[in-house]
Amino acid sequence: MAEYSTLGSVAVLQVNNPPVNSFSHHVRQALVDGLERAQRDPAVRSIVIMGKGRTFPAGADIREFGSGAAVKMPNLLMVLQAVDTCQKPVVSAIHGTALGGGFELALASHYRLAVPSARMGLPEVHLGILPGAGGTQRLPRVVGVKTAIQMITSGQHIKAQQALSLGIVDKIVQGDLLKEAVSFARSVEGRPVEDRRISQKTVPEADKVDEVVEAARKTILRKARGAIAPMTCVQAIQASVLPFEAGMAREAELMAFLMTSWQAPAQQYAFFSEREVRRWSHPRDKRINFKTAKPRVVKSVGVVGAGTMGMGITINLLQAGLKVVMLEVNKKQLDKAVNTIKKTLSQKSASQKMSQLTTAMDYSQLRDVDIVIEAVFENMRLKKEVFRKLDAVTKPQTILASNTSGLNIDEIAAVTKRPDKVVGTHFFAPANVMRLLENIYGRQTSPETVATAMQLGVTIGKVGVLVGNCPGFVGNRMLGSYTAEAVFLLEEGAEPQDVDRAIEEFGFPMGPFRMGDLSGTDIGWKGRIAKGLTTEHGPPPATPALYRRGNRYCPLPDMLCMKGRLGQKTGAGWYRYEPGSRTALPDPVVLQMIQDYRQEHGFKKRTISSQEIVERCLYPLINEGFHILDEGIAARSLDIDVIYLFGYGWPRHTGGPMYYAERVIGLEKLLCSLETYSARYPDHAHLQPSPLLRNMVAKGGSLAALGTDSKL
Ligand SMILES: CCCCCCCC/C=C\C/C=C/C(=O)SCCNC(=O)CCNC(=O)[C@H](O)C(C)(C)COP(=O)(O)OP(=O)(O)OC[C@H]1O[C@@H](n2cnc3c(N)ncnc32)[C@H](O)[C@@H]1OP(=O)(O)O
Repeated sequence: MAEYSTLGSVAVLQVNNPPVNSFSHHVRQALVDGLERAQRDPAVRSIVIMGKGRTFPAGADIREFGSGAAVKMPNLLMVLQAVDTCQKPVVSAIHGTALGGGFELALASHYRLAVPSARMGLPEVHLGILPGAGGTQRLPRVVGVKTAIQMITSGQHIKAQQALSLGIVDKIVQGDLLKEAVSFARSVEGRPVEDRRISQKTVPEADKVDEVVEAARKTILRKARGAIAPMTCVQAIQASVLPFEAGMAREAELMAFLMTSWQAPAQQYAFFSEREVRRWSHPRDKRINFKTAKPRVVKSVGVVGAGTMGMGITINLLQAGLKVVMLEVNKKQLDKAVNTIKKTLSQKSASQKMSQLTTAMDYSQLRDVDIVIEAVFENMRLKKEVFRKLDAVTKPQTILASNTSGLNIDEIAAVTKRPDKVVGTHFFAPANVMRLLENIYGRQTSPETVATAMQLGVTIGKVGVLVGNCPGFVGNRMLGSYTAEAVFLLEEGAEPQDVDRAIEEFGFPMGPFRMGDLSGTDIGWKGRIAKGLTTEHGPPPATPALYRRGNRYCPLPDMLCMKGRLGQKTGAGWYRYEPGSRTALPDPVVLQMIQDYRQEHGFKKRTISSQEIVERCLYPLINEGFHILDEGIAARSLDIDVIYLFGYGWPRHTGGPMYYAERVIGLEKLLCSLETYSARYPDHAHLQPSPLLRNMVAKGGSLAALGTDSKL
């Protein structure tokens, strides 16, 4: 609702709809009623609109989208029209975050005040829509088309000070916002409101709009990676040169197009899923859930290993204000890491944050920390050795976490006397940038340990997802099917750049081969050597070239590594790289290697369509997701989606792999395609449809209903 009160001649409308004061239907109704009341009352000479509690309205109520409630009268457009055309001056007084419809309300007001900490922006693009309550028409009239395009297509929030410099807010006020706003409102009483209406202004440099749009188009399309909202926002902004009503009509038309597209619900699902993962639970052990399990307080963290991961994790922890003891037995590596950490931390706070860092070469220095995150090389023997030492030196309550990307947490826990305090915390590189934290419970991990790992994720600004223990956990296990099929495609005729192009056109930032070169082709190779699938010199003795343990196997990635082509770091991998450049260039040497291989093993080269490449790579990945759900490794399909959205670059406008499977491809079609492909390639195990998928198609039912995410 919006609470109505008067302070002398000023009517104050305070939106009260926790947690973020979104414009649910009852709020819109209350605002329209309040404005009418203020207009009618001759004693009222000005109006202040603000938010109660933590924020100015943060936008439309996203939960109303798709239910029809968003368009129930009065809709947001009518509220803003009432504000704009009000005969008495309307002042928006902003604190917290004025976002989306909230910011549009402020733009429809005649004056805007903000506290210094306020932020504002139009993030609708992240929800697959556009600022459809006049945002695409009013903002360019204030800041110009170029800045409006930048703000609206990025969805970025700006700070009050920047809003002041851009002419968006009229004044930054210190102290009590209500008092300041009321005093400001009194000062403008009686002044004409006509020339304060942004809707009646014209766009600056209107004649250059087409030029500006043309200049922005290429970058926007590249960044959009298949999302339709960004360019549609631009089309709406382009219409701001028209008379206001005509521009609004164009905005409404484009908004309707986006609202009814398949991408908008996918992105709104992604928005809520990102928040829903905070309500985690173990699918079977009722003690392990966010409601009842209590975390331990973590003030200090030990990090073992100062390689790329250990360093990134340390930066992340320091940035969050935690004390860190970083242990590295190699002095040179330790010094190098400290230098990099210093450089990476922002200038402003570097010295304060660095004072929280202690370096160590001796395990005993970890004795007092609350949790240790092991980030040594991905090798079970080495990890066990580290955990034995940690178990011996740390206080009994210390939680021991492993940043393994797929090794068995139970096996690691078994070398300690505290398996209940062992947990997996799988960070993604670069660890100080990537938002995902995949937390893994073992058979004996206690509720308190799980809760502590999940809470640590919150403290350091991660999106934490809780999963069970299996080789590769959720993310890398699903990725295994994807990369396996990608190399099978090379056998049949595709070239690395064909596969990468198709996957990038689908919306991934990088295809599997460019990604392999970036992370290092030897990572997977060492893993396969450790598993005995290959050796540094080729297949293990008496092993057929194309099979391992009865499963089809493609040795091309091993052959690449045996040539010393370990990716960007060696200047050559699946592609070649000019010195100092990261641009992947197709390499005749690799293409010849693949061609020779095809010939040697009797593969006949054929042309493979982009559609087949996408289906062959992504459908097995999704299929693995069904196995994972079936086994209870992920509690809900949204957990898998969030892992892929935040850790693997899965395009957000498709909602994530499981959402995409169900709502975009359709489970029946997915099953049918997998059946077709598995009939063609009977020895590609990951193409065999999962029993859960078969069952769901046979019996009906939705993925959401499998877990607890049914409210989405
Ligand atoms: C066909 C033509 C139709 C024409 C008629 C329609 C006319 C015009 C219609 C629309 C135009 C305007 C559109 C919009 O405004 S879309 C919304 C734009 N706003 C946003 O995208 C903001 C989203 N929220 C955030 O970014 C953050 O929540 C935050 C910065 C506001 C606060 O962050 P934080 O403190 O970290 O809190 P949480 O993110 O955890 O959020 C808390 C809680 O609140 C829920 N929530 C947040 N925002 C919304 C919202 N806009 N609607 C509904 N619910 C929201 C969030 O889900 C959390 O819930 P919880 O998990 O249950 O705690």
